[in-house]
Amino acid sequence: MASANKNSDKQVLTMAEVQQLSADKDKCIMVIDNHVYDITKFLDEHPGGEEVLKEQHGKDASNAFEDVGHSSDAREQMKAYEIGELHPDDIKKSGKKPRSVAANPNDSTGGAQGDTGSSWIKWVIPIVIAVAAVVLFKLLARPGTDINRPPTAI
Ligand code: HEM
Repeated sequence: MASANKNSDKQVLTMAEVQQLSADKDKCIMVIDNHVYDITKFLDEHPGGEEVLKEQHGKDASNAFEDVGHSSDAREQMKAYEIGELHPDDIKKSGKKPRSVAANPNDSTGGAQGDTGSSWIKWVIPIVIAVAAVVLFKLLARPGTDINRPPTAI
């Protein structure tokens, strides 16, 4: 825990460089969400055991990490072991962006490309609800249904 890397030490590493670093079998280095982690010192502490981590040595463990559904505590903890970010060329190959590569504030070419992925859901859901409401109303308002019958005098 004590030897956590500071942000200033972070480097941009290609996947090939990650694999070179991983030649040292005593270490445990992996990529998660386009960030490179050296979690050698965390092996003993990992609540999920060290074997699962060793299996990911030198690999992109993003899917394995997400599959477990790690808590926000775990995500906070892992920051201490980050040694760098994946090189943009390798990020393109995996089709993902690092969490911290946010829109450049000086870049006026349109910042929020990061969350366009599922933004259509935001407007499709209200439209589906509106269409369903109209269909339901039409069905209920059909001649012969109660809603259409004038109130009968007693
Ligand atoms: C730096 C990376 C990682 C950190 C800091 C981390 C941390 C943690 C923590 C704190 C937990 C306890 C449960 C929770 O709070 O979510 C946990 C559980 C676990 N982790 Fe990790 N983990 C890391 C990477 C991984 C990877 C790459 C894998 C899979 C290959 C993995 C597999 C598991 C498993 C199987 C459990 C046990 C889940 C359970 O018993 O319900 N972890 N991890």
